[in-house]
Amino acid sequence: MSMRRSMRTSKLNMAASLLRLGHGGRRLKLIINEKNQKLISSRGFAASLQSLLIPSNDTACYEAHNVIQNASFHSSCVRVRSKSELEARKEFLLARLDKKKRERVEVWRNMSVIELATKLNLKPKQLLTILHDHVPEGHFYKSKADLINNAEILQDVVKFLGKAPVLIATKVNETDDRDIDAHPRPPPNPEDLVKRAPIVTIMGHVDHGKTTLLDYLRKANVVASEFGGITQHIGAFSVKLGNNDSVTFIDTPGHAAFSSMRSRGANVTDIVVLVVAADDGVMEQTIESIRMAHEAGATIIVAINKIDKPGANVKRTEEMLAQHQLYTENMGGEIQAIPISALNGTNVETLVEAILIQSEMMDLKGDPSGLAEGVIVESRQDLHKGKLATAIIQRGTLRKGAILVAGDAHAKVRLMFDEAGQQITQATPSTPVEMMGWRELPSAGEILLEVESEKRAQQVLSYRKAKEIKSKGLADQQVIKEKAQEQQKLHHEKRRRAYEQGLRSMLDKREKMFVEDNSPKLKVIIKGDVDGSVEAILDVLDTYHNPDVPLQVVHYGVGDTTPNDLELASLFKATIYCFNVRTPPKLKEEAKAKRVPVKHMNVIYHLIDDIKQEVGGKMPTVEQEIILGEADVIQQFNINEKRKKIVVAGLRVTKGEIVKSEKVKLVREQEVLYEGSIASLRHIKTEVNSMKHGTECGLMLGDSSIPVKLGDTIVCFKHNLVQKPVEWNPGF
Ligand SMILES: Nc1nc2c(ncn2[C@@H]2O[C@H](COP(=O)(O)OP(=O)(O)OP(=O)(O)O)[C@@H](O)[C@H]2O)c(=O)[nH]1
Repeated sequence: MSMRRSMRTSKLNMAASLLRLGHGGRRLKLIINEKNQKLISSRGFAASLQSLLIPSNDTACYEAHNVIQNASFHSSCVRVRSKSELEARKEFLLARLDKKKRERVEVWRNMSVIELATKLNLKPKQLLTILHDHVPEGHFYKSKADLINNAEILQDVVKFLGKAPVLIATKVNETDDRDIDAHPRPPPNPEDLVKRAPIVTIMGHVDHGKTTLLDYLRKANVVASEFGGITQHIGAFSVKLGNNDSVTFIDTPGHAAFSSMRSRGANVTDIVVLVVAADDGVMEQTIESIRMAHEAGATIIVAINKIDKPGANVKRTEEMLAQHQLYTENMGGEIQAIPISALNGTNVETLVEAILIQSEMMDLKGDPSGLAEGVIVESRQDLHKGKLATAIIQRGTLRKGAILVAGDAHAKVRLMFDEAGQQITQATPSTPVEMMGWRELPSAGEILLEVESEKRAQQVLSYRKAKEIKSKGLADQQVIKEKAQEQQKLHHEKRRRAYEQGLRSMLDKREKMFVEDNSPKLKVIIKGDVDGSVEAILDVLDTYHNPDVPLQVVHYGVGDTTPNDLELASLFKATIYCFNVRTPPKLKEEAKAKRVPVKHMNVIYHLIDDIKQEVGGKMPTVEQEIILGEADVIQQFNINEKRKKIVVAGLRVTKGEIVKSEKVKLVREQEVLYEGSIASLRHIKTEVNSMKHGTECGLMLGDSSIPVKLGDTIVCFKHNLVQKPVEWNPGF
C-alpha cells in the first residue's frame, strides 16, 4: 500500500469511527467541539470530516459545520464553501435524506384501485382523481375494482404523494400467503450479525470501460487465488485481499442486471462503482446510473477511467459530476473518485481499497445463521453439469443438500462452486455461489429461499403457479377492458364528428329542407347533467334503426337548456329532451310560444318509452287482416241457375261469424284456392247479412265456378289500416 493511500485510509477510518459514534447528530457536534483543536491541525482529516458532516446533514450536523467554521481553522486548512453553495448543498442532501426517510409503499402490476388506495390511506374516489392526472390520454380508471397494470403509473402516483414506491413481483397477501408462499425471514437480531463483504455493481455509460474493469478485476483475482484456476463467468465473483477482506462484484455490467433485480424487488447492491471515461465525461447513461443507484439506496464510488488516454481530463469529469450533484472529495464533497486505467490496471487496487473503506463506513453486516436467502444473478444450462444458477447469499448459510425455491424454479443443491470452478461446502452472506441441482432454470433477479423440505418446495411452487395463472387472467381481462375502452372512445369521437357534420349540413341546407323534406322523422336535442349521462343516452339512441321514421340527433350537450338549444329545436322542429337538467322558466315560456316540446326526465326507460310513442305516431299505416269467422263445408249442392251449373256450399260456422259484405277465403289442405267476395249467403231460403258461430247456412262464392268440396274451410276476413309498430330493442 502506498504512503498516500495508507494516510488516506487511516484518515477515513478515523472519520468513519467518528461518524459511527456520532452519526450526524448532536453527539457528533460534541465530539467536534471536544476535538476541535486536534481537528484544526489535520488538513486532510478536516476535509474528510467536512464531507462526512454535510451528507449526514441533519440540522445539528449542519450546525456542527458552522462550529468548525466559527473555530476559524478553515482559513488555514479547509476549502470553505460559499454560503449559497452550502445552502444549495444542504437542500439537496436534505432532499436525499428525506427520500430515504420516505414511507415505502409496495406496489405490484395489476394492483386494483382499492388496493392502492388502502396502501396510500386514501379513499378510492380520491385516488381515482389523482390517477386521472397521471394516466396517459385515453386511459380511464373509473371504479375501485379497476386494475392498474402500468408499473410506471403506480410508481408515479406513490411518488406524487411523497412516498417511496417499491415495485414487487406479485401481491403479498398478508393473511393468506404467509403460510403457503415462502418469504424472507423477519429482520435478524443485531447480535446475530457479523461483518460481510460489500456487494458491488459496476455501472456507467456505453464504452466507458465497465467490461474492461470487470475483466481486469476477474483476472487479478485469478492471480490472487490460491487455486490458480481460470475464473469463469458465473455472474458474480469475489476479489479477495490479503487481510481476509473481500469484495463481491456482480459480473454483469450496466443496467440490465440492476433493473432485473429491482423489478423483482430485490436489491443486493451496496455500492455502485460508476465508471466515467475521463475523455468523454458525464454522458446520458452516467446520469441514468446515478439515478438508479440513488433509487436503490446504493452508495456511489466513481472510477474515472481511461486516464491513460491523451484527451483524459479528470478535473473536468469531476466538475461535470458536480453538475449532477455528485460532489467528489476534490470538489469538497463526500464521494470517493479514483482515477484509473482499467486497460492497464492503473489504480485499480486503490479502487478496491476505496470500496473497502466505504464498506467499513457503511458497517455492512449479515446474519449467517439459519436457512439461506439470496438473489439469483445468473443461470445457465451446462452440457455436463445440467442446470446451474449463481446466487449471492444475503442471509443464512447455504450447504449441500439444501432445498431451494426461486420464482417458479426449485433445486436440491447437489454441488456448489466458486467462480474458479472449485467446489465449496458452504456459502455465507455476500458470497457468490454457483449451484448444481436445479430442476428448472431460475431467472436473474429472483429471490432465492431455502425451505425445510422437498414437500414444502412443491407446495410453494404450486401456489406460485396458481397465483401466476390467476394474475395472468386478470392481466388479460385488463387488456380486453382497455381495448374496449379505446374502441368506445373512438366510437364516441366518430359519432361526435358525424353529428357535428350532420348538423352543419342540416344548417347549410335548412331552407331547402323545409320545402322538400316532409318525410316523417323524429328530431331530438339531448341535454344531460354530465358527460357520462349524455354519452349513455347517445349510446342507447345509436341502437335505434328504423328507416320509416329515422331519428336525428340535431344537437347534444351538457347543462341546462339554453336559448341556442331552443333556437335549433325551433328551426328543425325538434324535441328537447332534458335529462336531470332544468329549463329556465323564461325559456319554458319561449318554448311554448314557439311550440317546441321540452321534456324533462331522469330515468332512461322513460326517455325510451317517450321516443317510442313519438315515433309510433309518425309510423306509416299498413293493411292488417282481421279474421271475422270460420266455417266448415259440410255439404255440397249443385244448382242450375239460368242454365248454368252453380256450386253452393253448405256450411257450419265454427268460429266468429260469416259476414256477407266482407271477404272470404276457400282453404283446402292449407292452400288458399279462392280469395274474394260472397255472392249469396242464405239461411234455409232467406238471404241474410251474416251467420254466427254454431249456425248452418248456404254460401255461394263470388266466382261460382270454384268447386267447393266437403272438408274445405271458409275463412271470413276484412282488412284494417293500422300503424306499423315501432320495433326498437335498446338492449336492456
Ligand atoms: N485507453 C483505454 N481504453 C480503455 C480503457 N478501458 C476501456 N477501454 C476501451 O474502451 C472500449 C470500451 O470498453 P468496454 O469495457 O467494452 O466498455 P463498456 O462500458 O463495458 O461498454 P458496453 O459494454 O458497450 O457498455 C474498449 O475498446 C476498451 O479497450 C482504459 O482505461 N484506457
